[in-house]
Amino acid sequence: MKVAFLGPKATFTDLAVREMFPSAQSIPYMTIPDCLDAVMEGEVDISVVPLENALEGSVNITLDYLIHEMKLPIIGEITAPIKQHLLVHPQYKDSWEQVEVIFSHSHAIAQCHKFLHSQLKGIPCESMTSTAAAAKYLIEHPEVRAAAIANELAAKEYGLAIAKGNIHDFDFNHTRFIVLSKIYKEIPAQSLGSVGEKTTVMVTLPSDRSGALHQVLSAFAWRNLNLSKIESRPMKTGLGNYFFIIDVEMKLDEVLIPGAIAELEALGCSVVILGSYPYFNIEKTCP
Ligand SMILES: O=C(O)C(=O)C[C@]1(C(=O)O)C=C[C@@H](O)C=C1
Repeated sequence: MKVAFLGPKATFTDLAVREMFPSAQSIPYMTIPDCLDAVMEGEVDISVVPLENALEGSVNITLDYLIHEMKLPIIGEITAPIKQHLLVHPQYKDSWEQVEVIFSHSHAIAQCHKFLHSQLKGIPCESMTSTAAAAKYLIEHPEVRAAAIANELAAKEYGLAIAKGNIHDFDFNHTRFIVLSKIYKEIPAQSLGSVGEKTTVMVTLPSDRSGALHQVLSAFAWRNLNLSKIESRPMKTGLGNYFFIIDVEMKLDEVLIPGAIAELEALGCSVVILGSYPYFNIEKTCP
């Protein structure tokens, strides 16, 4: 089985894949859209991409690609703890406070704002395609006096020193990753026990109808369907046009969820099921 992940080696997505698919052949791709193309085009069987971080919110590029560019079913979700460290080339370990630039993934930079503001105030931060891409850049460019925000595995993989550990601003820093596949309907054998099941739907409201969102929510509420997430994203058709992504804490059944969907359609909403899948938690991701 081939699994695409946001690379290079030692990103947080790589760590999630190692936990979830320990015996798969994992293949790094440079960007999230590249990971999604790889599974669409059949280069890989499965793709794992980040969807949401507890401190920074949704990874919009993942959501937008799933909605606007390609229709790929979600077959699973994995939540992993995220520990960010400040890495430097070993030659700068004792002088890390003099770095001139900090590289990382934009989400990782955002997760460490308080640290950066208090300890490295005024030092520019530059966004890279992933945390591990930033770490790799450092070892390949020892002449640049730079730091990377990345994980412990990236420090080991690229031979960097950890100048400051655990620099994320809040202890509870977790990211949810989704598993996408055209060929598997369920997650192929893996060692983790699932925590629960959920169904994700995308709902577009009829335009200009008062109380539409209230009616959508009541279709779930009176059926006692628990919603664990509701988020709006622009439809990209005009200012003020949004759709909603809703997570229902239940596997797709034959009665309740189809009943709610039929009710929404009767209200003039359009509804697409993005997936009904198990979710998993990993407690520890760094060796
Ligand atoms: O850059 C990485 O290491 C990733 O796996 C991406 C990513 C993200 O997109 O949110 C994943 C987890 C962390 O929240 C930071 C970055």
